[in-house]
Amino acid sequence: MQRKEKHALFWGAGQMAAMTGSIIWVAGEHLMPLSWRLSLCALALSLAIAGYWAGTRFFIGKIRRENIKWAPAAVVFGAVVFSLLWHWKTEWLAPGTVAIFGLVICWAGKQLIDARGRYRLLGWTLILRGGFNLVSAAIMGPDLYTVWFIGTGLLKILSTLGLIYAVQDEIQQRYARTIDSLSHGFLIRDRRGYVHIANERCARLLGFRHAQELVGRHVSELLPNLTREMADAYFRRFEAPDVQYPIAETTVFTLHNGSRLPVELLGSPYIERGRLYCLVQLLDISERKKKDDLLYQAARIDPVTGFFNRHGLASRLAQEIDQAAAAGRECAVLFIDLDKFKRVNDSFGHAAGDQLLRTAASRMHTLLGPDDILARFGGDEFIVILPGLAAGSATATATGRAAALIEAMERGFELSHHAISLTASIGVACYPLHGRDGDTLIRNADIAMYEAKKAGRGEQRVFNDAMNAAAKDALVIDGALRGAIEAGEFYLVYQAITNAHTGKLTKVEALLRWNSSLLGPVTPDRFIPVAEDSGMIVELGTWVLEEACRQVGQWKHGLLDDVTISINVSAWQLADPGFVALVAQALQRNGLSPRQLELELTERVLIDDAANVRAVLGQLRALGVGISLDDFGTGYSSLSYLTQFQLNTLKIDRAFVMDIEHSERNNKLVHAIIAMGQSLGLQLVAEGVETAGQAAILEKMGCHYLQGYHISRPIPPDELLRFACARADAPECAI
Ligand SMILES: Nc1nc2c(ncn2[C@@H]2O[C@H](COP(=O)(O)O[C@H]3[C@@H](O)[C@H](n4cnc5c(=O)[nH]c(N)nc54)O[C@@H]3COP(=O)(O)O)[C@@H](O)[C@H]2O)c(=O)[nH]1
Repeated sequence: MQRKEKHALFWGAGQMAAMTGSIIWVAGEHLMPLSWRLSLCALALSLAIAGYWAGTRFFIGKIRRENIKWAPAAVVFGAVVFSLLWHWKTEWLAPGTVAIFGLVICWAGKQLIDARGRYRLLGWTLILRGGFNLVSAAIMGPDLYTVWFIGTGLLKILSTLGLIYAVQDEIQQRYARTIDSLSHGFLIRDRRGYVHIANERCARLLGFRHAQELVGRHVSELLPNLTREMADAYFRRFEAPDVQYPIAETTVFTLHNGSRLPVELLGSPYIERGRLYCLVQLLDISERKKKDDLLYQAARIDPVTGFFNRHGLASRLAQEIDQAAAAGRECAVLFIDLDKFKRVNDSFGHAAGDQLLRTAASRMHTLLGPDDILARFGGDEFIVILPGLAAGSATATATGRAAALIEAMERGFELSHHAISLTASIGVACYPLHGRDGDTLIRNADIAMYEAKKAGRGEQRVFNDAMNAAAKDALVIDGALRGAIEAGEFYLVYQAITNAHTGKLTKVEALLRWNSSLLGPVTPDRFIPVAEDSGMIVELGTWVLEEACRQVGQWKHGLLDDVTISINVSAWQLADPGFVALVAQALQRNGLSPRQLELELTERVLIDDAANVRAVLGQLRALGVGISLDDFGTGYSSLSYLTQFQLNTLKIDRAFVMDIEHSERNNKLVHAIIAMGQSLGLQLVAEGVETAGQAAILEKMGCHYLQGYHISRPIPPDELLRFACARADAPECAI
C-alpha cells in the first residue's frame, strides 16, 4: 500500500470506531451495564481520535515515523477525557464526546484546507461536520439523538463524496504529472477519433499551447492534412489480427502554422472497461532526421566533383520519371564517357586526374539548365538527366545537349601546365521511349554510349532496340567465352596472300574460328569485340600467336617453308608490357625466324596510345618481326601514321577494293594509296579481292600482294597445303 493510500485505512478505522462508539452508546443501554458501555465508548472515542489524526497526517503527507509515538498518547488522552467526564458530570458525557470528536474533525478539516488547495472541499465538509458535532453537543438533549444521527449521517455522506473527489483528483493529478513528465508527446484517442488524454508535450509538438486544447477534439482537427478517413484507417490497424505492437512509423507532420515536424509515431492499443482506445506516442525526431539527412546527403554526393553520385542519381532519376509520368512529359538520360581518360591518370597521377574530372564536370554543368541534373556515375563516366521535357521532344533536346557537351569537352583542358585534349562519347536514352524505369534508361544509355565509342571518339548515339539485342548477344557470348580456350573450342584457318604478279603463295593470314559447345560456330565479328571489351582478347591473342607459330613450325622444310604468317593483334595485347617477350619466345620455341611473322594492327591501335605503341613497334621491328597496317583507309586514316610508325606492309581495305572496277573514285583512291605506299617503301596488300577483274587492275596499279575470295577463302592447314601445291607446281605435289 502506498503512503498516500494509508489515509483511507486510518480514516476508515477512525470512522468505524466513532460509529461503533455511537451504536454502543445508543443501543447498549438495554444490553450491558453502564460501566461496560462507558468503557467501550471511551475506547471507541480514543480509537476514533487516533484514526482521524493518523489518517489526516497521512493524507497531507506529514506523518513521520517519530510522530507515530503520539498515537498511543492520543488514545490515552481520549480515555482520560472520557473518564473525567464520566466521574465529573455524567450528563456531559454524550455531548462532551460528540464535541471532542467534532473538534478532532474540525482539526482534520483545517489541516486539509491548509495543506492543499484542491483538498479544500473535503476540508470544508469536515469542518461542517465537526461544527455540527460541536453545535449538537451544545444544544443536544436526549430527545434530539435521532436528529443528530440523521444530520451526522448526511454530513458523513457529504464528506465521503468530498473524499472521493479529492482522491480522484489526486489520482488524476498523479497520472497527469506522470504523462507530463514524459519527454515525448502522448495522447489517447477513442475509436471515433476523439482525444481523451493528451500531455503538454504533445500539445506543444502539435503547435497548441495547452494539453486541454486537445482534449475533446477530433484528431483530424490537430493537423491540417489529416482527414477523418486517414484517422479511421490508422485506428483500424489495431483491430487487424496478428499485428505487432507498438506500430512504429516515421512521418513528417505539417502543422497548422505551416511548419513541418518529423516524428516517430508509436501506436499501441489500450482497452479500458471493454473499450478499445489507441495510445499514441509522438517522438520529435527533427535532430535525428537532420543527422540522417546529412548522412544521406554524404552518401549521395560524389566527393571529387561535388555533384550527385550513383546513389543520388538513382533516386533523383526515379523522382523525375515519376513526375514525368504524372505530367505526361518525357525525360532524357545522357551517359557520358570521357575517352581515354585512364591515360591522364596514368601519365599525371590520380590527383591530376581528379582535378580534370572536376573541371570537366563544372564545364558540363555550365551547359545545363537549372532543372537538369549532373551526376558522376563512376570513374570517368557522367550522367546528365534532362527532366520535364515536352512530349515528343526528348530525343531532339537530348541530342542537341549531347552535341554541346561533346563540343565543350573538345575545347581542351589545361592540367599541370599541360594542354590536354579530351573527347567524350555520349549515349542517349529517353523516357518513355527507351525505358520506363531508371535502371533500364541508364543501361540503355550505356549501351548507346558503347555504340558511340565503337564509332570513334567524340560521337553520340541514341539508343535503339537493335543495340539492346547486340548487347544481350554480347552478354551471352561473354559468358560462353569463359573456359572456351581450355575446352579447345578455338582453331585457326589460313587465308592465302599471293604475289600479284606471279600468283605465288607468299603469306598467309591466320584467322581465328570458334566452335562454341554452347552456341555453335560463332563468327569473329561477334566474339572479337566482346573479347576486346572484357580484356579476354589478350589471352585469346596469346593463344593465336602460339598456335600460328606452332603451325608454321610444322610447315618447315616443306612447301610452305618461306611463307610469312600474318596474325591480327589488338590494342590490349600491345599495351601488355610482356608482349614483345611473348612474341620472341613463341618464335624461339617453334624455331621460326622473326621475318616469318607479321603482326597486323588497325589504325585505331596506333591512335590509342601512340607513344607506347611506337616504342613497342620499334622493339618488334628490331626483333625482325614485320608490322602491317590493316584496313587502311577506314575511319582514322592519317598519312602521318605511315611515317610515324615503323611499318613494312599496308593492307588496302576491302571497302575500296570491291568497287575498284566500277567506281572511278575508288579506283583513283586505291591508285593513290598504292603510289604513296610505294613511295614510302611499303609492301602493299589488297584485301577482299573477289574477282579476276579486280586482281588484274590491282596488279596493273603495282599492288604487290592480293588477298580475297578470288584467290582463296580462309581454309584449314591441309587445304592450304593443297592450295600451295596447286600454285607451286612442285614435284612433291605430283602424287
Ligand atoms: N584480334 C584478332 N582479330 C581477328 C582474329 N581473327 C580474325 N580477326 C578479326 O575478325 C574480323 C573478322 O574476321 P573474319 O570473319 O575471319 O574475316 C576475315 C576474312 O574472312 C574476310 N575476307 C577475306 N577476303 C574476303 C573477301 O574477298 N570478301 C569478303 N567479304 N571477306 C573477306 O576479311 C577478314 C579478314 O580481315 P582483316 O583481318 O582485316 O584482314 C576481322 O576484322 C579480323 O581481323 C584474331 O586472331 N585476332
